[in-house]
Amino acid sequence: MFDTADTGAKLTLDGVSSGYGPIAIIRDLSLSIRRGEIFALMGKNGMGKTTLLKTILGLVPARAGDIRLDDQSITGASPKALIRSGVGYAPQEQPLFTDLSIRDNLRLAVRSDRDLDTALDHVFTHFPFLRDRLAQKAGTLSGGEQKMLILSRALMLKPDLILIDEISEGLQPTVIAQIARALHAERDQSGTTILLVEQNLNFALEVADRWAVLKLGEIDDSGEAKPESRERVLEHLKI
Ligand SMILES: Nc1ncnc2c1ncn2[C@@H]1O[C@H](COP(=O)(O)OP(=O)(O)OP(=O)(O)O)[C@@H](O)[C@H]1O
Repeated sequence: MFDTADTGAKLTLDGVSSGYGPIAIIRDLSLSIRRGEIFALMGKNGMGKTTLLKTILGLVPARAGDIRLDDQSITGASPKALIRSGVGYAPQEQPLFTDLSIRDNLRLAVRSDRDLDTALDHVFTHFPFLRDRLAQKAGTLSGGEQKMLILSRALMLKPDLILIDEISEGLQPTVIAQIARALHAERDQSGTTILLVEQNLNFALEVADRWAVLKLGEIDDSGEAKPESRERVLEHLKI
């Protein structure tokens, strides 16, 4: 069982700013996530949560500040280099190839057929239903099954750090519970660090160790994830 006590920082953001064209979205943001920690980033719509994940991944360039993975600066690194360094990403936008089979969607995440078998065995431990459905077209899966496939694809290479964007959106409680179990198992068995962007407060507080609320590109509040934190976070999410 992985113990998060006394572990160093897996991901560090130091005064990071980013945006689109002339528009500043992330503003001088600093954040440190410990190795093996599950961290939930919350906030109202349009506050910059997805932009922050994309900035970490190099999909949106950082205009200022430093982003570090362990002790290595990854500021300006390409998404491809980050994936090679053990970073996984489950994006919010539908990233599946709907006309391809489940197997082919998962095959895209690995380099060779040999790697595929090992990686498949790994994701089947979390989502056993995929084993019998490999030939099925991804587009014919239910919404919840598609989300589990998206997460599986991000887990294929056993990343050390995984960034997950609103995985629980639109899902029924049983599927959300299955995803929560998978995330805990991944962290407990492999020490994976998980950064979740979430709108679902109950899921976020149940699955995470710590949370932060993003407001207009800055961290507005943060704390330990406990049932007592609910009201405090809710205040930030009110319209
Ligand atoms: N490619 C882009 N070009 C210009 N502006 C963008 C682009 N992508 C996002 N934005 C703007 O950046 C701001 C932050 O968007 P972002 O998607 O990061 O927020 P969010 O907190 O993830 O929101 P949500 O919870 O609704 O997904 C929004 O005002 C959005 O319109």
